[in-house]
This record gives sequence, C-alpha cells and structure tokens, in this order.
Amino acid sequence: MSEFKIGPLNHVGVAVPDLEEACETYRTLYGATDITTPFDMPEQGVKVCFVNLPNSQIELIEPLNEDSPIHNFIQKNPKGGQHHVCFEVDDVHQAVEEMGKRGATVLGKPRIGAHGTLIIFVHPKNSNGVLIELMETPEGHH
Ligand SMILES: CC[C@@H](C(=O)O)C(=O)SCCNC(=O)CCNC(=O)[C@H](O)C(C)(C)COP(=O)(O)OP(=O)(O)OC[C@H]1O[C@@H](n2cnc3c(N)ncnc32)[C@H](O)[C@@H]1OP(=O)(O)O
Ligand SMILES: [Co+2]
Repeated sequence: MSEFKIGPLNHVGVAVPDLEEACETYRTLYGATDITTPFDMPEQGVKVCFVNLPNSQIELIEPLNEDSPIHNFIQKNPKGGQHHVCFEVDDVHQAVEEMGKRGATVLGKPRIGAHGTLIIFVHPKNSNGVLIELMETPEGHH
C-alpha cells in the first residue's frame, strides 16, 4: 500500500435550509465573530460561507436549487444537519487512485472547491455513514 494518508481536518460541512439564519445562530448563540460573506458556487450547487475558528472552519452550505447534491439531504433533514468532514491531502489525483485501490467509492471527478483547490468526495457507506471530502492543501497551509 502506498504512503497516502489524510492530513489536517480542514472543515466540517453543515447543511442548512437558510444560510443567513444559520450565521446568525453562530453569532448570537456561540459568539462567533469571524464569519465570511456568503457566495454562490453554482458548479457545486450550493451557497456557502465559513465560520472561522482558531483551529478549523465550519462550512455552512445551503442548496441553490433542486439539482443540488444536498437537496435530498435537506429534504430528509429539514432543519439541517452535519453533512461532511473535510481532510487536507497533498494530491487529490493520488487520493482518487488510492481510494479506488482501497475499495472506496469516489463520487464524481476532482473539481475546484470553495478554497480554490481540488476536492473529491468519498461515499458515506465507506466511512461509518460519514461523507468525507478530501481537498488539496491550500497555499500557505503547509
Ligand atoms: C462548498 C463547496 C465544497 C467545498 O469546497 O467544501 C463542498 O463541500 S460542496 C458539498 C456538497 N457537495 C457534495 O456533497 C458532493 C458529494 N455528495 C454527493 O454526491 C451526494 O450528496 C451523495 C453523498 C451521493 C448523496 O446524495 P443523495 O442525493 O442524498 O443520495 P441518496 O438520497 O440516494 O442517499 C444515499 C444514501 O446516503 C445517505 N446520505 C446522503 N447524504 C449523506 C451525508 N451527507 N452524510 C451521510 N449519509 C448521507 C442517504 O441518507 C442514503 O442512505 P440510505 O438511505 O441508508 O441508503
Ligand atoms: Co466542504
């Protein structure tokens, strides 16, 4: 088996029905002060913003439309819920190859994520029901 391994936790994805309302909860209930301005990622089917924490980020995602990969999740969990966990990796293409060799199901092809680097997703059936995102480490994180 190759030396491939996951690196630091980058973010925890939380799917929400209303992004503004969710930001307000993190501000008023938990006192979060560093929350980024929401923006649309049509190619990922989500509107996204980040609650910046000293050691990580909460990624709040709202479906943009019914074609969104998180549309069904919100249908099943109308109040929202913890959606995915994201680990940094050195090389996403190596990750795809290794996931295949190790018998996991990679969902779709590598694409650019919200941090501007390549990402992939591994099906929740492979990791105790948790959807895993693997993202290439952004510049400056090394
Ligand atoms: C902001 C951009 C980017 C970043 O840079 O960080 C992102 O994070 S984008 C995040 C959104 N994008 C994705 O999630 C892409 C990958 N996801 C998918 O392809 C799909 O969501 C999915 C995982 C294939 C599920 O699709 P869905 O339409 O919900 O399929 P099913 O309804 O058939 O569900 C199958 C099965 O899986 C369970 N499920 C679904 N979502 C999750 C989840 N997030 N965590 C755990 N389990 C999940 C679902 O309940 C079904 O289970 P069973 O009923 O037991 O079969
Ligand atoms: Co994510």
